[in-house]
Amino acid sequence: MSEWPEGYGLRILDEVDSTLNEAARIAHGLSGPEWILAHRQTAARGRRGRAWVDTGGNLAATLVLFPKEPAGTAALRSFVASLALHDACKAVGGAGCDLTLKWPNDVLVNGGKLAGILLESAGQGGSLAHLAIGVGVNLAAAPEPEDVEAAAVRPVSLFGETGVKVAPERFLMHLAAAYAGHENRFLAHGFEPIRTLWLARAARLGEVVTARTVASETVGTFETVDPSGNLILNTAKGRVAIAAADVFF
Ligand SMILES: O=C(O)CCCC[C@@H]1SC[C@@H]2NC(=O)N[C@@H]21
Repeated sequence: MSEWPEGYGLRILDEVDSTLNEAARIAHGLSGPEWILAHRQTAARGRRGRAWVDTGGNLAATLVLFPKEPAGTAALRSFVASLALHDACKAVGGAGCDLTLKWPNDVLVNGGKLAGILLESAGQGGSLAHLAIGVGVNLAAAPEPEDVEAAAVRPVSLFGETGVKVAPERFLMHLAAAYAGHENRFLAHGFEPIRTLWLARAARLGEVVTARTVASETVGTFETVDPSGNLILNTAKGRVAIAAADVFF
């Protein structure tokens, strides 16, 4: 069993609107990194303004950090967090659990979406007052397919895919320990080792994917993730770097 990492605080709430909102409310009073776990969120949100369906029994948590790097570098922690999620899911789900990472930071199990990450921050002029990494993992149950976008990867749960039952607190022990390890790697050696580990776990690397934003759609072969975290696609018009999009397979 993983040990709680030194230097990280923890608060556990029965119910909150969103652990990301709670992070914004309490960040100014914190003196170091803090995990916030909620058993129920009444207004959980996902990427790109979508709602995040909170069915209960799942992990809903936010890590508040105080990065010293410029905002763009600090945001690479979405990859740090997705690696940590991958490790925690592997530790809990066992060897039969086929885990991959979908750019920018979803965790897939057996090809279905198990977990998502949403980064939010506060600060001015390119430096951050705090960074909040919101993490949702479908431990017990996944939303119904009709509750997510039609073309989205099908949502799955850890229990549904592996039969493993794990309480959010126990899962967070694994996640917090894994996160601390990858955070130390990121602080000591920068993004490169994180990028290498992430690519080794990437879904659909070398395959044709579609990256969609509200304004555009790019189809190309998923070549790599560059040192800035961009998705690199080889398209009919050449190599394209994409900073933000939804990827469809
Ligand atoms: O769209 C995604 O894939 C990201 C989902 C992030 C959900 C988590 S649950 C804990 C935290 N609080 C929120 O309101 N959202 C994040």
